[in-house]
Amino acid sequence: MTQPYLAFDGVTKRFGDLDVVAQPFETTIARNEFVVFLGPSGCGKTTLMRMIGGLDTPSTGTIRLEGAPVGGPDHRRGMVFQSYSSFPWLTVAENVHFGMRYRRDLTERQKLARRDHYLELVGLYEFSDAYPNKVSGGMRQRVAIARTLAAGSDVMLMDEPFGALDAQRRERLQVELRSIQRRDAKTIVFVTHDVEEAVFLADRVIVFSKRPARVMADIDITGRLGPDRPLELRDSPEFFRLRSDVLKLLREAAGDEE
Ligand SMILES: Nc1ncnc2c1ncn2[C@@H]1O[C@H](COP(=O)(O)OP(=O)(O)OP(=O)(O)O)[C@@H](O)[C@H]1O
Repeated sequence: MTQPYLAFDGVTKRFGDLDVVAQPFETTIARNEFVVFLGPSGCGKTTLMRMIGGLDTPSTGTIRLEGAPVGGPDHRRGMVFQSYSSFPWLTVAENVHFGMRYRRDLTERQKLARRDHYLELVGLYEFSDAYPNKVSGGMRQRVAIARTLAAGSDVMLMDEPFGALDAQRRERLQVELRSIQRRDAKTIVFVTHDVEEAVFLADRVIVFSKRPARVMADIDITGRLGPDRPLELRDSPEFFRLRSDVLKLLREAAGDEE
């Protein structure tokens, strides 16, 4: 593995009497790696993501980005969280545009082109002038996806971002996200409950146990599937094998749930 980019050093998390991550979580994520967190519902995946994003702090241990402990949210980490949504006083298009405010490398014209490209990709182009409180929750989630992709932060934290999308759009966004990550050298941490999505997108899948979360498996997907993910790959025997291996691990992880 290349030099650690994002590092978890003895991270635990406790809310009052509730241990969410009890066994110190230790792992490193390389620059330009796509890591997917899979695990039973309520095991602590969102909590880990919030801590990477600086929305919450570990009870013990440290999360480091390029060697420095992460502080509050900043523009290097783009987030698509259920709880981290759009600005109600800006239109859908303005929300996406606002995500690019730190991109000094882009001209205004390039920003507008990116804004429209990502609005089209998530199927919200016709809703450009609507205000977020006038569109559905699922659409607001898509605003957050478009904003994060347009912003193009170095690290993207995505907590079940495609959950509310129809199958076709979900597939299109999966292909696009994987190609953005490869082309623009992004580091992505992604949570999903969908094993097929996890295997298709990830370089590595980390399977967590039920709460308190501990690592049950850390699976090298790129070692078996390679880095390129054309849609046809989903029909390959290796993809099926990998999907069924991961599914088995996930069942074992959830199996001893009360
Ligand atoms: N701020 C908080 N205060 C108290 N308990 C919390 C807080 N945030 C999360 N929890 C609890 O921590 C546990 C882990 O929650 P978390 O949302 O991280 O799980 P998850 O793996 O993301 O679940 P899901 O897959 O269902 O989204 C849950 O039992 C949740 O109720």
